[in-house]
Amino acid sequence: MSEQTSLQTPSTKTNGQEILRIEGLTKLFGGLKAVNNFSLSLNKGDLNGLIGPNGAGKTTVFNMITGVYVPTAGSIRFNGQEIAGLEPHKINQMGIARTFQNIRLFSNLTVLDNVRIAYHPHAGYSLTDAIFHNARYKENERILTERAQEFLAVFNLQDRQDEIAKNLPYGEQRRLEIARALAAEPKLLLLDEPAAGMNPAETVALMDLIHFIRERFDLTILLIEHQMRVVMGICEYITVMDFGEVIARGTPAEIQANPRVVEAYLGPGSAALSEKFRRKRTL
Ligand SMILES: Nc1ncnc2c1ncn2[C@@H]1O[C@H](COP(=O)(O)OP(=O)(O)OP(=O)(O)O)[C@@H](O)[C@H]1O
Repeated sequence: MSEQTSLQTPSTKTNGQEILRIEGLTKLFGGLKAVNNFSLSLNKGDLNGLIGPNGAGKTTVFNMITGVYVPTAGSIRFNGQEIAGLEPHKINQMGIARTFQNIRLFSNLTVLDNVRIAYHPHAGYSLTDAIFHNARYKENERILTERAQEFLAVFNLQDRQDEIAKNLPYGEQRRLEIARALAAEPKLLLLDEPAAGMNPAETVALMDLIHFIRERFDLTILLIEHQMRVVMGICEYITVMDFGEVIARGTPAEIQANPRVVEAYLGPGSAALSEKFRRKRTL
């Protein structure tokens, strides 16, 4: 496959069902092209990575998929439906959830309440029920608490339910944030630098967790991550951005061997240099 062809949107794989298709996605901030003509195709069950140096445009892509930013141009189809420019809560209801670079929890609430709140849109009572704390309200609250507790057990956080969220170790806060994102029962999960700030043991546990939730919740996952160990260790396919554009796509092995990617991370001329060193070592 020529380089030009490989940088275009990968065509729908014949053995899978496409869940996300992005074409021509562009975002301008004043004169700055933060994202330019970005494309991506994900099939159900994919676990893909989106990488690139700082400022490459990765989070801006996530912000457009989740409705935080309205694209300047382009199309984002989720399960065949155009979602570009829809409100974030609408996109979330349709089945796309995310986590953030900086963990976002209700840090002064308990672990249980953090998940209960995430479940709340599913609570089946009206405002009047809530104001008067009637029987329907109480029954729904009981069910909500039970469901949240079951959910915490899946994430091995059941013993932490009464802890204040900000007092959890960092790795557990990240797990709680992912649990909150999944309470909305998404089909596509976007993880923005989930391993940032984690120690090596927490990072290994996170990699296991990502594999586990993909199976358990039947998810498709797109992951932004700077820790190459995580990206190369768990992603089956990777898209690389630099200066707002896709510069490479491929398997972890293909990406690691791609001179354009090496140059994007290490600067011009570095690919030739690293090839020279590689040859020397093999002589
Ligand atoms: N709201 C905004 N207004 C103006 N410029 C923005 C805005 N958001 C992002 N940018 C700019 O767009 C470019 C892409 O930023 P983005 O955060 O998407 O990069 P990134 O690849 O996620 O970087 P990092 O890995 O450092 O998080 C950067 O130059 C950034 O400064």
